Amino acid sequence: MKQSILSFIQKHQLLQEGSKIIVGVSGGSDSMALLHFLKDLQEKWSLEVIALTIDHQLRGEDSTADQKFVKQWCLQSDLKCIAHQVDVGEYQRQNQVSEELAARRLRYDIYAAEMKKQGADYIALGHHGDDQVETLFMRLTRVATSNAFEGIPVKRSFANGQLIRPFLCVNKQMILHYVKENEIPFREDQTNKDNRFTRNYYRNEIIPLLKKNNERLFVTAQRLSETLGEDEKYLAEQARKMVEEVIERDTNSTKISFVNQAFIERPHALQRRAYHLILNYLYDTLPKDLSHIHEEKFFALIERQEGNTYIDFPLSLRVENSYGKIHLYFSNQLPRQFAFHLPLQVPDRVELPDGAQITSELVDAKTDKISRNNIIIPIDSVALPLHIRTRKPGDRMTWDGLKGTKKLKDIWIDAKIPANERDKWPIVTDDNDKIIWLIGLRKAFGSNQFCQGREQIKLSYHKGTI
Ligand SMILES: Nc1ncnc2c1ncn2[C@@H]1O[C@H](COP(=O)(O)OP(=O)(O)OP(=O)(O)O)[C@@H](O)[C@H]1O
Repeated sequence: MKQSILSFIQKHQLLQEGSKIIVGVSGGSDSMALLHFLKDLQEKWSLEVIALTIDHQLRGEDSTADQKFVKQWCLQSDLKCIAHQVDVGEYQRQNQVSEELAARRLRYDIYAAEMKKQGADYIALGHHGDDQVETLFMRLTRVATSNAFEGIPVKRSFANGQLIRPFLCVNKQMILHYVKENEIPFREDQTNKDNRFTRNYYRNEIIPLLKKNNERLFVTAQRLSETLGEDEKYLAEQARKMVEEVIERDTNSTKISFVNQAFIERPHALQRRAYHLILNYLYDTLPKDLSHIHEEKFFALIERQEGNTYIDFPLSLRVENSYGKIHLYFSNQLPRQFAFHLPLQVPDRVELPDGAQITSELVDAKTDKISRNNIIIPIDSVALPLHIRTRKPGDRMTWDGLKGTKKLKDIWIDAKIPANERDKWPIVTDDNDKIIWLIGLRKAFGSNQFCQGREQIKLSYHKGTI
């Protein structure tokens, strides 16, 4: 066993000679074996080995006794031992998480803090090949993304150094043999037999059945984890490049847009990863109710090249397909961001938030050509002052020749205006909130209503430069 671990350490470059290494020790067979193994290597590799044991205070006297036992063994073995206690129950109450997750977070926080405090290069944990098998099979039944099968990593960056797991190349049986051979004492965690915990159920009921077919399942699982890990690393990098090439971000990073075609012409493997990268970018923390159904809806939506449709994701994240372009933005932030309401006197010059300007003046002769960007309003047909505002729910307007009124939303749809632009669109109303001009698209008054000698208001729209 010693030799296979040394080869594994070499293959993955897990340890440098002359380094400082903290070992997480629960008192169980795996971490006691790991501590013993590294202590044995100490002199030859000029290592400084430190044991770190954390009492989760979950099994009453038992867990306190585990810690005492580790401290005692370290004392006898001339090893430095750091002991901590954490209050898992209190953390659970404050953060509303499971006992397992609370214990893990607290443990890893201590690992990180001690790594920094001791100036250690590594934290080593006793996970082994059977843990890897269990993890892979547990994920197989629950997770539908391929990166889940990377399994438990052999090595990863952690705090100011690296987290390593040198025992992933051996199984429990080999560890128990090593422990016996070297007369290493250990404590048995009684909860390991309790099949109400999912991991224990897999360990005690499922995996033994699979092992009947392949005694060396732990080797297969470790290889699978490593090769999939390499594949995933490559694909993740390609997806990151794809995202950089395809998407546009707005300046304050709350909106992402891309052209459907540019996205869907990439391989599906990258599209799926790009989708997850985009969500990670937009959400501070991924919402719990985000599911594979959203993913399916997203991919159905981006296939459409026509029309203007959207789907809402959790926390008001809107995914909008607008005539061949996708926009992702938080719809609850839009009104605050874009809405405005400004009075317009006559004469006046008003600047809009996007830098566009509207001027108003009194005219009594047809001075220049009437275009999309100006309007003549008979003064006695409106209530003054005028207003310029963004849309409100249910806005409607009418014009010469139209029977009844038409929803502004339908005018925008007919003109193929993307929904997110409609929130910024300037609308001129009179003092009774009658819509006079949906700028650039519809006017309530036609130019034939101009009447020489009668007072008229001329409004002109000058596009912004922003
Ligand atoms: N209370 C603890 N204090 C410090 N490190 C811990 C503690 N509990 C677990 N670890 C570390 O995390 C590794 C994996 O823990 P896990 O609970 O999955 O396995 P375990 O069956 O408890 O392992 P062991 O046989 O060492 O007890 C352990 O081998 C050990 O390195």
